[in-house]
Amino acid sequence: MSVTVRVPAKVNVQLAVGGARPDGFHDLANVFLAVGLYDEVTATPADELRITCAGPGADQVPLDRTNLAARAALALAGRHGLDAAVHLHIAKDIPVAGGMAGGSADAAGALVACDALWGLHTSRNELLDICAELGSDVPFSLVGGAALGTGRGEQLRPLDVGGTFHWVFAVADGGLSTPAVYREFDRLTEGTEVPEPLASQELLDALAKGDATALAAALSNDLQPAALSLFPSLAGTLAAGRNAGALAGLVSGSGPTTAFLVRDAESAAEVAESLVASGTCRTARTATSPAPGATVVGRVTG
Ligand SMILES: C[C@](O)(CO)[C@H](O)COP(=O)(O)OP(=O)(O)OC[C@H]1O[C@@H](n2ccc(N)nc2=O)[C@H](O)[C@@H]1O
Ligand SMILES: Nc1ncnc2c1ncn2[C@@H]1O[C@H](COP(=O)(O)OP(=O)(O)OP(=O)(O)O)[C@@H](O)[C@H]1O
Repeated sequence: MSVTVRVPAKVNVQLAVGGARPDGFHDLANVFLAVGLYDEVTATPADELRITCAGPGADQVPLDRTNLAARAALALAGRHGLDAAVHLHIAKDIPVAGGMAGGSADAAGALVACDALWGLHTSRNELLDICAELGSDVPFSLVGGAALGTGRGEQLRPLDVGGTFHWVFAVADGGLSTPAVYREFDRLTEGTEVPEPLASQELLDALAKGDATALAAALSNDLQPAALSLFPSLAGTLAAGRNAGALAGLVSGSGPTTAFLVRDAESAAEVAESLVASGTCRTARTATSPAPGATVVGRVTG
């Protein structure tokens, strides 16, 4: 028996960041949108917990118990007094360390796959609690679609999306560490009054209407200056995407992937080609949103 779960990447169409909290995290108004780039996690019974990973960037993914998918399986097994005797295979397509929540996707995928494999029928709320313990982005990887994340991003309110949005993602050469980007945000804002993070009503309306032009005008990421400070060549990538005809571009989450909102599929193909030709990124991917959250896509019995 094995179970395969497909989980989407995310882009933050708004990431409003407040000041550092006593626990080191930052309060956010984090508008998540799931995009149709997916990792797949397959869970198969095994003698002991084992992780394998294939696909672009797989060599940068840890295969020990620090892997977020392994931590998810251990957390679920622990709650039910089980041994996490499972082989988790990750088919990676989400850029690693790219600010698109690839590790979080694998954690949500492993949870759903192990829950089905072990026949646990864990409630949605309990799964969301485990997700929040694993990381701030993990609950959204479970639910997908679009949502406003508050607190450290783990408290979700689903959002309406009234149409399909087209994106191009420029994948950078190298990664950025999320804690390092938040530290750089703290350094850059030191001595200033950081306002309370609030979701933009214009942005929520644009999402609800499926209005790409209005969404393009409202995109914002408070971590962008920090990501640009640590990875200055991203300014060139942003300029190349905008010159190629994108409606708007921004750093995805903590970066270094940059996301470009475009008019339609044809424009996406053109902008992706121009970005690659500009030499300002390693590769470019096109995708649409919204996308569903963690979903069982295969079950093999026997
Ligand atoms: C940048 C985003 O991807 C936007 O969605 C997230 O805020 C990061 O989410 P994540 O990778 O799941 O982050 P976590 O694993 O929860 O935390 C990693 C580290 O990022 C920083 N962190 C994360 C979330 C948050 N609201 N404030 C923070 O300061 C902290 O230094 C934390 O130790
Ligand atoms: N299953 C996993 N897939 C990818 N990276 C993982 C995984 N488990 C642990 N990691 C570690 O986490 C680091 C961040 O990887 P990830 O791809 O999740 O970054 P990210 O997309 O920038 O995350 P986020 O957008 O949630 O901040 C990697 O460098 C890797 O060492």
